[in-house]
Amino acid sequence: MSTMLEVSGLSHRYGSGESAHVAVNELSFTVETGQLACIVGPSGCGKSTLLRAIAGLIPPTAGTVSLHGDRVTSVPDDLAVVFQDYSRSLFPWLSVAKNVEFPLRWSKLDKATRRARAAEALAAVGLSAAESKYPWQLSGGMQQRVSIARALASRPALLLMDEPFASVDAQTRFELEDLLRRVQVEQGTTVLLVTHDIDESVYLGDRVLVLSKSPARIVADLKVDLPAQRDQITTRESAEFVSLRGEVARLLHGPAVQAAADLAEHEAADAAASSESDAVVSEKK
Ligand SMILES: Nc1ncnc2c1ncn2[C@@H]1O[C@H](COP(=O)(O)OP(=O)(O)OP(=O)(O)O)[C@@H](O)[C@H]1O
Repeated sequence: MSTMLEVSGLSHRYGSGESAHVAVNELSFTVETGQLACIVGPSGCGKSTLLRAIAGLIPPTAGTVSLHGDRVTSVPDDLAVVFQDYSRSLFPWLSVAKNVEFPLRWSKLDKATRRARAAEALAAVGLSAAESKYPWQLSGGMQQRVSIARALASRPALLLMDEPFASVDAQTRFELEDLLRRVQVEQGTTVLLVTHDIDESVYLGDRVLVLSKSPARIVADLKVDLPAQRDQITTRESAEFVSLRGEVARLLHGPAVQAAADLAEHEAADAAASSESDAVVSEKK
């Protein structure tokens, strides 16, 4: 297996001086090609910041991100992101098919190929019949399926998903989780998905990275040894699933997370103090 994503010593600090806030602190991990890796962490720990830095939407304060070996300095062409808020990510004045096709306008594909790609992506998420409808004519779950189709249409090397199912009801969430796993297995897409839901991270992932409280650090990197074919009832009842979700819950709510957060906070404070004293020294010079 080759490495698709490499995150090395990644830190991100918002602001400077006394109001500075270190959201992510020296994170390093890789995601292999074709893997579905989940990141789970407490609310406010820095998950979205991490995804934004990986996507090239914000420059990290320190560290690097590489996608198939290329350093990320702006949003890569072969990267797609699905956000939690589908209602703000779809254009209400464009049909479903046009929404899915929209980002392909910037590709070198001709019109017919763009249309075919959009139709194929909509078929993969079971929405072929809705292609001429408008987003506001669809349920929340269907709108999020359109967002997923739009991301898949560009055949991204890496699909980043930030709490993609957090805004839909529980039944739709289960359906969308199964849809994502099916499409990911069929198309071999590499996915990095952020969630605060422990069960979702275990059900979806080939791997679960557990983050500490803010500033985010990796507390554990767990392999999910569940069969590739998963089922919302039997998988969630299985001994392996129950044991793994217990392990993630203990990690998230136990002393390891607090200890990692305390350590990260100390290191971040030390780093801020040393950069301030460097600034004073250079000012004196
Ligand atoms: N633009 C910003 N400016 C300053 N601070 C920010 C900014 N964005 C996020 N933060 C702070 O950084 C920390 C991490 O935020 P982030 O949104 O990355 O966490 P999260 O784990 O995704 O949160 P949640 O689970 O609630 O969505 C929080 O304390 C947040 O207040």
